[in-house]
Amino acid sequence: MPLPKPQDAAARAKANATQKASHSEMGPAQLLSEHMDAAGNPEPDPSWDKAQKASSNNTPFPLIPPLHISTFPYVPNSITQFHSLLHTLSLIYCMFLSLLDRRRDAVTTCVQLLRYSRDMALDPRFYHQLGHPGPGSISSAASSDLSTATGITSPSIISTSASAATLRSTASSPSFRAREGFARDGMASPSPGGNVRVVVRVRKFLPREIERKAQCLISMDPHTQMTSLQAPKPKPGDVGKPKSQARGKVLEDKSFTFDNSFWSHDEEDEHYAHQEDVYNSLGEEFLDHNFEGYHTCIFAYGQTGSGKSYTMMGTPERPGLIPRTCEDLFQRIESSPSPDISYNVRVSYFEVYNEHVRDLLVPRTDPPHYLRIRESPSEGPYVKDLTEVTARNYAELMKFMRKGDVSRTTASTKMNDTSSRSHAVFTITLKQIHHDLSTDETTERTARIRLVDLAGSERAKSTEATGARLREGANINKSLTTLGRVIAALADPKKIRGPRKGKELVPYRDSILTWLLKDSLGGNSKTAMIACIAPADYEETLSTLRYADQAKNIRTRARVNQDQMSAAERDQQIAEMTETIRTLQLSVSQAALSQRANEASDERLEQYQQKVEKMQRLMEENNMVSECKIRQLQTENEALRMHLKLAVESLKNPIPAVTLEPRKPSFTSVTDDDQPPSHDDDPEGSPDGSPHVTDDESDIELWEDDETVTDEDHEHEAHRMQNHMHDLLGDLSVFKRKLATDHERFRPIEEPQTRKRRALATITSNR
Ligand SMILES: Nc1ncnc2c1ncn2[C@@H]1O[C@H](COP(=O)(O)OP(=O)(O)OP(=O)(O)O)[C@@H](O)[C@H]1O
Repeated sequence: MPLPKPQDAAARAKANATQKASHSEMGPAQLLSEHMDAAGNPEPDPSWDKAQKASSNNTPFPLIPPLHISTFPYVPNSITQFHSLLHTLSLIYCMFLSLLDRRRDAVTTCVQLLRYSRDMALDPRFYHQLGHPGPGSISSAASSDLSTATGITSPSIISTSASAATLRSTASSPSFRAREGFARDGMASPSPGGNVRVVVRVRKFLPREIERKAQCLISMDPHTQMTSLQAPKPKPGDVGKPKSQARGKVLEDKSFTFDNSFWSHDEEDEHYAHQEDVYNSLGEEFLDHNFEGYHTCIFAYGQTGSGKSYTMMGTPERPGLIPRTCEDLFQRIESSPSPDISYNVRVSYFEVYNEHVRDLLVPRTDPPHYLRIRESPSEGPYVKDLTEVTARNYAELMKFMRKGDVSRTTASTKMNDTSSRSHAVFTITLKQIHHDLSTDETTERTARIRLVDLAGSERAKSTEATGARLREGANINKSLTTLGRVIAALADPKKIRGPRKGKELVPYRDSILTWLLKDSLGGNSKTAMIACIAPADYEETLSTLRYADQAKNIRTRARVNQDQMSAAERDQQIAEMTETIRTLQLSVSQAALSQRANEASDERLEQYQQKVEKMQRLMEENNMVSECKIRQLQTENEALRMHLKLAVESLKNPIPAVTLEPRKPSFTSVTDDDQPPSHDDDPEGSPDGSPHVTDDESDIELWEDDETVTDEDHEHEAHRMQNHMHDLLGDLSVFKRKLATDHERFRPIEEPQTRKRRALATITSNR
């Protein structure tokens, strides 16, 4: 049975709330009297004292007393009255200072007075005191537009988001603290070296443990924050043996003291540590550090199924440390009273799976896209090309967190239905930019909030993993073993530096996880470890508690990450940036010009190519026509050659003239001769009206004609044909010449065509 805890966070929260409530329930008169001394004079305001001290140290903060409503002789009952009062006051003050010839101071002070009036007018506590609903809804609309455009959130004009209010938090107004930090001396607080904060949380029994009637081996003392681990009862087989020798191993009770021991085993117990309690005692303080400008890291460590993801992420109904930090962060930003500070929140989320880094804010790819790790001299190891997005409000931040969660590699094992198979690192970068009007100085603070949900150590025997699960488990164990060695080395100051000067003995580089967490584990960071333990696993729990106990000795060297810039430096930086932008613009426009020129020449080249193609087609067509003509001419030429040859041969060997004997008329002919045929006897006659000629008659005529063809006629005919041939050969040579000219003209355009035409010319010349 656990012992009661003295510092019950819930009780503290309750006390705070009661105090706040009692204050808000006071009437104006009560508030007034609260700030009066016995004589009825206004009590000195401690915050004003602080401001006075700050002003004497030449701080950037206002030199005028804060105008608390209760310090006035009467309480205005409307905003208009309050505004007019402040305006009148500022004017009087301005006139007074002008009289003293301090015009510049007067203007500055008036500006600050008016800003105070605006701050107070926008401060919900002020409206609460006046019983007025306040202008939240109006300003939020305007501010969301502004912040959407810039990604920078100016708190004084942003109303608290409704979703944020759903989670309980006892966070005090950290923006005031942050402002004090800025105000202290214009610089952040000195950087205290600090030990890693170690807390332990034990979870409740899971159904499988209830089923096997597991025994709770953990007890916690809330007074001393001690966690005790009892040795398990001996198994039936071990009865008779001493308790310490059960199963052949030395099992004994162990006790460790931590910064906090969270008892989350039995919800009925009055000391049960809820998610809220864990956040209130750890997360809230770490967020304070972030607003002060420190890098922080909280990581959950423990065996598989011990409650790491539950503590870090939680469930929608019971949000864990990460969503609560996100919620509180924006609540603080949105309720920050100073208009001089602008905030910028960026987020990244990655996992280390099987010794590879994967961006969780980009969709999964197949094959997976792994990122590389680089190291910068100022920032240490970092993930190259990791997505980092700006979150303008709590809802956006949660959207990114859920997106990454969905993308994270989980699987079901025997020990945990949704076992994380990777180490997940959720990083928020908070930038605060404070501009002081009076000194015209800009101060920039950057804090990195690293929230790490490690994969759990596991025994293959317990998880009964095989295949991919087994390989994952081996990689998880390997990186956790390296983490253990890093913790051991860091916890032992002698080991941090080796015998040889400067030689680092901390094995950060032995795993991706420790390499990436180098700064958080032993460098510029305030770090906390949440050791999650299961209530019934002696060996695993003992190992976790030993690691945690060792981690207590690690000292980190956290420092405020702040840059201060005077107006002159800022102007110089702006001038340099302007010059860089100008150079970049110039090179961009030159690149655009050359790109345009390239495009134009590409276009011209394309047109030229089109022209060439067109000409090629034309040439091919012409070739085809020419070939056709040549073939025709060749045929004709051949025919003429043959004709000529025959004609010449016939001239050379003329056929001797044949003397024809007049044929004797036949019997029938004689009778017919005597009586020439009458045309009248043939009534039909020939169609053209010519007289009928008998075969015998035509024969006689033919032979008579042959007799009339003389040698002279043959000569004449041969001459005529020779002339015709000459003409044809003349035409052929003209055509050849024309082809040759074409060939010369088109030779440079297309080589294959040239070759074709050359072949063609050869053919024609051969002919
Ligand atoms: N404090 C708690 N209260 C109630 N339930 C819890 C608590 N801690 C853990 N659980 C439950 O225990 C189970 C295992 O927890 P969780 O998944 O967080 O383990 P884990 O350490 O992240 O495991 P792994 O390393 O395998 O990812 C879950 O069902 C979770 O809801």
